[in-house]
Amino acid sequence: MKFERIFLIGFMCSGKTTVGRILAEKLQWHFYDTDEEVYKEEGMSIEEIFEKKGEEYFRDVELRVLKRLSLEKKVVISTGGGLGANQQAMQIMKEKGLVVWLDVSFDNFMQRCLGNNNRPMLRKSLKELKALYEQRRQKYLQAHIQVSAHTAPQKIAEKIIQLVQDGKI
Ligand SMILES: Nc1ncnc2c1ncn2[C@@H]1O[C@H](COP(=O)(O)OP(=O)(O)O)[C@@H](O)[C@H]1O
Ligand SMILES: O=C(O)C1=C[C@@H](OP(=O)(O)O)[C@@H](O)[C@H](O)C1
Ligand SMILES: [Mg+2]
Repeated sequence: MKFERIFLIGFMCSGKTTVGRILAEKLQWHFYDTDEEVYKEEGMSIEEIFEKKGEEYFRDVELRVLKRLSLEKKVVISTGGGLGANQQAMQIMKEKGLVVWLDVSFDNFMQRCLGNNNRPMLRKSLKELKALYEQRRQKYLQAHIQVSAHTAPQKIAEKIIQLVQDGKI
């Protein structure tokens, strides 16, 4: 494996957290989720952070967390959906490792995320979410590889390993 780190990016509910954990297990690498680290650092759920400190504060913390995790080796890092859309974060991830975009359709995102209460961004209207989805896709496109999020998480993890091992990237 020529990479020391794999970053998973993509829209909410594309499966970054689920696939990242499986991928790390398969590679016997350490697994981190930026949201989990933010929670540990702040001692507050993401919902609470948005409510009490605001979105901008959350964005600062998640970027700081990403910078810290990017110094570790043999790690799979699942990011929150906003990080792949942040230019500074994208630059760091591309420099430090392999950036994999889990590409989920808007309909699948809706189905998977429906009824979820711990994602404050889901309070937006359907129109706003569609606009955010389209806007972020343009940023996610900068990833090294794009993988469909529409098969089973195990298969997605295997696909990523296969792509790397085949030397396609
Ligand atoms: N490949 C998949 N197929 C079907 N459901 C999935 C898949 N990946 C994740 N999910 C489901 O979608 C929801 C969001 O997954 P999660 O890993 O938290 O996504 P993310 O971290 O990208 O927001 C969870 O309920 C999870 O079980
Ligand atoms: O897309 C976003 O702006 C967010 C995505 C969430 O992570 P997931 O992408 O893992 O759901 C979490 O970081 C926060 O609720 C904000
Ligand atoms: Mg997640």
